[in-house]
Amino acid sequence: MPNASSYVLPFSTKDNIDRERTVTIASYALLLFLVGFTKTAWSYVNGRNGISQKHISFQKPVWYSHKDPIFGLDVLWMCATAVFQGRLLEVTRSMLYGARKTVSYLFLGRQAVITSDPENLKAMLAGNFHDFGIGETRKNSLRPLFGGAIFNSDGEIWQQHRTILRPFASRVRTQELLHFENYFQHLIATLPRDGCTIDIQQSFNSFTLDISTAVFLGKSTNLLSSPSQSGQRFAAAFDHAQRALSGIDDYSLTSLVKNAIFGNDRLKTSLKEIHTFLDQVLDQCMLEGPQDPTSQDSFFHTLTRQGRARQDIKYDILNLVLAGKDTTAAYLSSIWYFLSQNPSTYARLRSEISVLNGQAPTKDDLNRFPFLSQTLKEVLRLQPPVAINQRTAIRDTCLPHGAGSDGLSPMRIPRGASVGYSVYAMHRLPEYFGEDVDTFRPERWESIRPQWAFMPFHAGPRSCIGQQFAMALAKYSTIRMVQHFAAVEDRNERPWEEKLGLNCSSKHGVNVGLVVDGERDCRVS
Ligand code: HEM
Repeated sequence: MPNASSYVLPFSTKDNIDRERTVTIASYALLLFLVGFTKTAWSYVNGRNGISQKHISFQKPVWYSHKDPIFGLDVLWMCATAVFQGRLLEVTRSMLYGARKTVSYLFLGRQAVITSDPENLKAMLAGNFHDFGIGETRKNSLRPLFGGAIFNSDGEIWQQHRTILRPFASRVRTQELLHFENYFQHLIATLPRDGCTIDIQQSFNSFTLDISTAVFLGKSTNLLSSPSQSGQRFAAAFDHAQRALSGIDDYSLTSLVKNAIFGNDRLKTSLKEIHTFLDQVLDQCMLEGPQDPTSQDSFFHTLTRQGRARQDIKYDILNLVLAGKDTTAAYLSSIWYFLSQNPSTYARLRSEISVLNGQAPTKDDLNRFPFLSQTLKEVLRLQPPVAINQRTAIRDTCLPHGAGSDGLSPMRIPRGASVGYSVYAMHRLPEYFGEDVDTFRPERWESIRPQWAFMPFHAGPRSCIGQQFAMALAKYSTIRMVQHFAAVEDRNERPWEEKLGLNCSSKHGVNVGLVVDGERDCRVS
């Protein structure tokens, strides 16, 4: 991972930007006319985009020092290149480097903001929560898959979905632990015992889909044990639809042109596959009714009894599986990425967990191991699955920081403005985490209390409802894996590069070699 200090960029005030603008404005005039940005430029000059200087009583925001001070195409180009190179998180972190944790920049001529300031995140996600929404871009682009359910709605509709889903998503009872053990046994049966290299990210992708379909849909895809054809097709379609909708599917020029003209046929097929699979499972559930004690209070049956429409339940299930599956898979993969690189952490974990004598952990055991908790927090700090995110102001509002000569004065945020926030950059602020922020060092958690500066699941009214579930699964599977394997070796030939979609995972997988502990094989024969 490159060091942020190599990315120190100059910043200037709006006055400097104005001076540069006069120099370059002529060269852009023709381009402006040709590419149809006239309207944007006009509204920018007149302040119609809501950032008119005449209404501002706040101090000037801290501006990024653009090479293109009209449209800010330099930042667009920098970010587009960084996405291709798998370095967007470090590049945006470099925009926020130093004391300036909030920067305004031009996005096609409009003011946009990016922040990693805990005070600003606290305001957006909690204090001024009602001034911000998830934005039309997210709603429109994800609607084909998520519908208008919890992940993709605002206001009252979002609140209704959240109230319904929360009790299911947050519960961790004996039943869930039984699922964890069952699917862990399937996982371990597929992992090589001879130390040969395996991409464990792929295994965790199947593991978390098997578990979340079992828990929230009532029927597992069983990818790791006995996959049905329909389950495999569902998994592939699910994976493809997510990648296509989050814009990371296929960048080739032919596909882009073809999709723009004829629509994305493959995406349509994937969406159809997903709905066919869910419909089949729900039909079966309706016919059979609750079958055994563990499905008595299944998601589907409970909501059906409450009179909720089947179509709504289908989207609720999809949202839970979608929100939870890839984030958790990315998290488990990162855990094994860092463990493979830090043998001393692995040895200490094994020693801590050895008191269980190879037995499966109970619910109480999950909170018994301080070093395990510190290790898992450290992974979330360095590689948060939801690393970068965005909100849109739904009314004129402000953020505590981002203006004035030191960037610490309140900043006006006009209605419609987009505020991006980098949890990744915030998790690497030295004032909260120490000078060695880029180092994996779980022991730091013995003495730090970063509060709002550590937010892998966000916070406030819209925080993750699956946090307890995800943490329980991470602890459970880590304990079981550490009991099973004496050591884990790093087999990655290339450095970590991010793959950013709805969440952040490793572009080249997580390649490890697992060394079996013959004395404590916890596989069920
Ligand atoms: C390590 C794993 C996970 C991480 C890091 C994570 C993180 C997050 C974050 C940051 C958000 C807020 C997104 C936003 O508002 O834009 C979120 C929302 C959400 N998460 Fe998770 N999540 C994880 C696992 C799960 C699991 C396992 C489930 C399901 C059981 C789940 C269900 C949800 C749902 C339904 C939302 C939307 C909440 C709302 O909008 O009110 N997540 N998650």
